[in-house]
Amino acid sequence: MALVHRNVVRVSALLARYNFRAYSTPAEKDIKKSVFISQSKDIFTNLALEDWLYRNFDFTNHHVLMLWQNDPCVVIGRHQNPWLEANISELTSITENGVQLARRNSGGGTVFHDQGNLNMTFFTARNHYNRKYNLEVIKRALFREYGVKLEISSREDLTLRNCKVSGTAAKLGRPSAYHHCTLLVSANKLNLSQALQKVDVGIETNATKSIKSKIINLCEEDPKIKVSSLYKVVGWEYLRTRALSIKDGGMELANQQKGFQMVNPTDLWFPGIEEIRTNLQTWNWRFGKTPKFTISRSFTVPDNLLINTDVPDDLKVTMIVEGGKIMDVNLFVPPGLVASGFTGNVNVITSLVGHRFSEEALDNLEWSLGALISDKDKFVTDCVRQVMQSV
Ligand SMILES: Nc1ncnc2c1ncn2[C@@H]1O[C@H](COP(=O)(O)OC(=O)CCCC[C@@H]2CCSS2)[C@@H](O)[C@H]1O
Repeated sequence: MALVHRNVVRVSALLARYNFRAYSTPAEKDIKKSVFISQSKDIFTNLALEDWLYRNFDFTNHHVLMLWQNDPCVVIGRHQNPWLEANISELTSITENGVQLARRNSGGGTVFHDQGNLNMTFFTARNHYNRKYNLEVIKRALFREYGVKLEISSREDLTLRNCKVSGTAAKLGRPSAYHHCTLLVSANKLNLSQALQKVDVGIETNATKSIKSKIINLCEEDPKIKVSSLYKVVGWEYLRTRALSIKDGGMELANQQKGFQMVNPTDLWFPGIEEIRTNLQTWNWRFGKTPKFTISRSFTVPDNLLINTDVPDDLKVTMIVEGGKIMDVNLFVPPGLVASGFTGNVNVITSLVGHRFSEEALDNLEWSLGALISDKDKFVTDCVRQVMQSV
């Protein structure tokens, strides 16, 4: 709350220069519209800009469409599990400079961005929030300029030839809200599928799961469609579409002042944005925010470690991970292994507890084992290691 007040005072003077109004009075009836074009291609900066505007800008009488692009990244929803949604261990090698992993503030599933993907954020006051209206703007823009007919699916994806071209998510607060969506224009589909590829790693969780769809790029329909042209095409369609007003309980057409604005997301323009960006980049936000989950794997114990080979011989390792950290590790040891004298290496298990669920925890595990381990302990250790390595 303190942040809001501090920033509003400092920013209002700055915005006045560009004909923006911070926290305009409720008496004003007209709704202005602006298109902000972010000059950054960095996912953390752009998510910080979105968050800054959401928290600090007054959208009561001024609606904003923010248009933005990113270098390659995977963007998971606020309540998702990155180890379940993204190919974490491969992200650094998929493209020359790697694919960033980011967690956004809105809910919903995981998407891939690169410079062949355009993002659009529609900011309004909460009582003006209308996803359908926004998607219709995009639909009309594509039809008017290129004659391309998009459909709005029941899930509010935009589709073309029954394939997805756009995914949607939203942040609804008070007094402001935003609806943001992607638009696949010429994204690298191979990188997209590699970045989101996941084999079943035995994770159980209540976290939001993504809904995989067959996707299509707009350029497959018409090679003339380029992200660089869409800034203007979508921007103008938004500005020419009359804002929805709720005056007198009905829909009213409001007056508008129109304009595009290049936005440079720095602390000078948006005091405090750097701090928001830093937080979005932390391990605590990206991984630590993951809803509680368990990861389990079963392993067949080799006959030479068992006394009785007639009974089931599966060893099961289950890790409980909360706040991205290993809270507990359970071993379910088959009777044949117990009978052979295995008691379990308690140190192996307890040394993992409290550590981040990552390769780091694996290193710690190996270190704590030391050089001398019995075959049975080694088998168990290998099983635990495989659980760690599978994500
Ligand atoms: N860029 C992009 N656009 C459209 N669809 C995509 C994209 N990347 C992946 N996918 C497909 O969507 C599903 C996930 O669908 P799902 O419906 O689960 O999730 C979404 O759509 C979320 C959209 C979030 C939009 C925000 C706007 C600005 S920051 S991110 C994925 O498995 C792929 O099949």
